[in-house]
Amino acid sequence: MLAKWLSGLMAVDLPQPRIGGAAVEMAEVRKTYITGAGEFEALKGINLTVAAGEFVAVVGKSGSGKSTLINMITGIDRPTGGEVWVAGMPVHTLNENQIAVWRGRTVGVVFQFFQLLPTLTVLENVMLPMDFCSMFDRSERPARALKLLELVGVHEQAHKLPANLSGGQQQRVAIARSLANDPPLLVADEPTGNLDSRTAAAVIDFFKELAAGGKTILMVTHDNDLARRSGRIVTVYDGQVMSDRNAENGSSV
Ligand SMILES: Nc1ncnc2c1ncn2[C@@H]1O[C@H](COP(=O)(O)OP(=O)(O)OP(=O)(O)O)[C@@H](O)[C@H]1O
Repeated sequence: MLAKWLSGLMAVDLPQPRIGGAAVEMAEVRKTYITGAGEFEALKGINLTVAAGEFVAVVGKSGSGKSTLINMITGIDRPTGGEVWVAGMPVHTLNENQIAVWRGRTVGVVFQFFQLLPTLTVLENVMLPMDFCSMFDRSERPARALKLLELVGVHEQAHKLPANLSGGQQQRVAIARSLANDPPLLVADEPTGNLDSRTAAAVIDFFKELAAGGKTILMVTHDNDLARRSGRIVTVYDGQVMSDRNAENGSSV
């Protein structure tokens, strides 16, 4: 069943990306959820453009729409209206199979609760996106995974199961996994929410290095101190972008 689904994905065609697009472009993005109590508008016309190599922190009160916003970018959820372009790809037009293939190749996703597969070793977890997308030669994948684990400082744990690692180590593994296919865009939803402040700061420093190397990083956080260490702070309030500022000097973007 899984093999059939995967071989189906291999045959998926993606549209040609538009040349010269920004890393992320959201235009008038709306999201309405249908709930038992009626319609709820979680995003009310988001406009946001992010250039390649930017490190953007998305902040705002609980329920303001931060996760919904970034889920539009990863294609985890679909907009009700508006357009979402990622590196020239019209994500809002892709079907489910196209999104799965496109995301696997283009976006690294990091979650608060790590979401490592408990029955696979750390190394196997990092190899998974490469296997899933048939990226890199099969024989190269273990060495590449090990290199990524070394980059985040947990290579000595490569043959352990995730449960035998600390929370900080597990998040490092999740970050290594998100980089497996060398995606240009990394999207992290509260990646430091379960980490102590020192480990959280180390994760932010690593994100800064990745951004300096040209990757685009979007990170949802509740922690204003960590947000200030990014390059740009987008504040979401009631489904809208309330402010968009340079993290260092506070000037409007
Ligand atoms: N699947 C859904 N169905 C109905 N309502 C939803 C759904 N997902 C989110 N919402 C609602 O949309 C609003 C925005 O949710 P979202 O998770 O994006 O907020 P958030 O800013 O990320 O919050 P938090 O910081 O608590 O994670 C909330 O009121 C939430 O209850």
